[in-house]
Amino acid sequence: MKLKRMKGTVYKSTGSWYTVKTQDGEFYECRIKGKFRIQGIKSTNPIAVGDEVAFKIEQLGDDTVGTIHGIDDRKNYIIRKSVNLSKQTHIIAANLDQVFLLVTLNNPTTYTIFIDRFLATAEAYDIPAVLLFNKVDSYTIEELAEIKYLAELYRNVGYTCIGISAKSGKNVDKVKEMMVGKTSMFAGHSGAGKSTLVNALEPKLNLKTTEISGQHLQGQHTTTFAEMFDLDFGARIIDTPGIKGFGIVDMEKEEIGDYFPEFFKLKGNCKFNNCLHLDEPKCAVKEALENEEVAWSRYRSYVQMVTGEEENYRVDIHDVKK
Ligand SMILES: Nc1nc2c(ncn2[C@@H]2O[C@H](COP(=O)(O)OP(=O)(O)OP(=O)(O)O)[C@@H](O)[C@H]2O)c(=O)[nH]1
Ligand SMILES: [Zn+2]
Repeated sequence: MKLKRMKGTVYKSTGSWYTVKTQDGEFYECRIKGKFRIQGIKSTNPIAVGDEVAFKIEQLGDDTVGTIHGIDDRKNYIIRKSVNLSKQTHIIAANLDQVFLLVTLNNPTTYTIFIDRFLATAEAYDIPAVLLFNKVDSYTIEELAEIKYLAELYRNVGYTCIGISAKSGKNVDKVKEMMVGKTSMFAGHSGAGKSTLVNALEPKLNLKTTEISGQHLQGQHTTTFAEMFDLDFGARIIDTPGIKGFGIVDMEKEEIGDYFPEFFKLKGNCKFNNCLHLDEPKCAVKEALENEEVAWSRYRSYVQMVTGEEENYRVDIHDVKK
C-alpha cells in the first residue's frame, strides 16, 4: 500500500465525504479518520467547504481514497446554529475573501436594519462585505435617488457599493473584476436576484439554489451543504443552498458598536470606555449623530441590535431629501 501526501481545498462536503481539489486541479474524495478535532470550535462538522487541508491518498482496488489529517488555520468562517435544543454549531464555509449583499428597494424590500445587521455580522466574522444595489433597471427616478443616497451613506462608512442590473447586465463586469482570484459568496433576500446574477456571471453554471427552490425542498429538514464552484474567469463562489445570508453570530451588547466601523472609530472619544452610545453623557457617537456625521438609520439599527427590538424601516424619500 503506497501513501502519498497531498494538499488541497475542500469544495464539497456531505458530512462523511469531502471533495478536495489540489493545486493541480485534481479532485479527490476524502474521509476524516477517527476523532479529528479542531482547536477551539465545537461544531457538528470539523471541516467545511473552503478549508485548506492536508491529506494522504491510497489505492484501494480501483478506487483512490484520501484521508484528511490536517487543516490550515482559517482566516474566517461562517456558522449556523441549529434552532433545536442541541444548539449545535455547524460551520457553513471557511476562508471567504468577500461577501456580496444584494439589496433591492422593493420586490423584495430590503430594510436598513437587515443591511446593517448583515454588515455588522460580516465585521464580526472578519469578511469584507460589498453592497450590490440590484435591479437598477426597474426603479423610478425617486427610487434611484434613494439608491444613490444609500450608496453614499454606506460608502462613507467604508463599504464598496455598486448599482447593478443582473437582468440587463449593467455593471456585472465590475462585479466580475472584484471577484477575480477570490472566493466570494452572495447573500440577500429571496428574490433579490442572486441566481440571476450568478447566471449573468457564468451562464453555464446551474446552481443548487435554483434546483432546491424549484423543488420546494426548502421547508423540509434536509441538511443542505455548501459547495464551492470555479468560474471560468478565475473566481470561486461558495453556494449555500437554503441559506439566504449569514447565520447571526452571538454578539455581546458591548461589542456590537465595534462592528459599526464609523462608531468604532469614535469609541476612544466617548467619556466612558465601555460606552454603549445610548444614554451615556459625553458620547462621541451621539455627538457625531447630532452633527450629521453618523447616519440616523445606522444609529437606529444599532440601537435595535443592542436593545433587541425588531422594527423594519426603509430609508424613505423624506430622509433622502433632508
Ligand atoms: N428587473 C430586474 N429583475 C431582476 C433583476 N435581477 C433579478 N430579477 C428578477 O427577480 C426575480 C428573482 O430573481 P432570482 O435571481 O431568482 O432571486 P434569488 O435571490 O436567487 O432568489 P432565491 O433563489 O429565492 O434566493 C426573478 O424574476 C428575476 O428575473 C434585475 O436586475 N432587474
Ligand atoms: Zn459613546
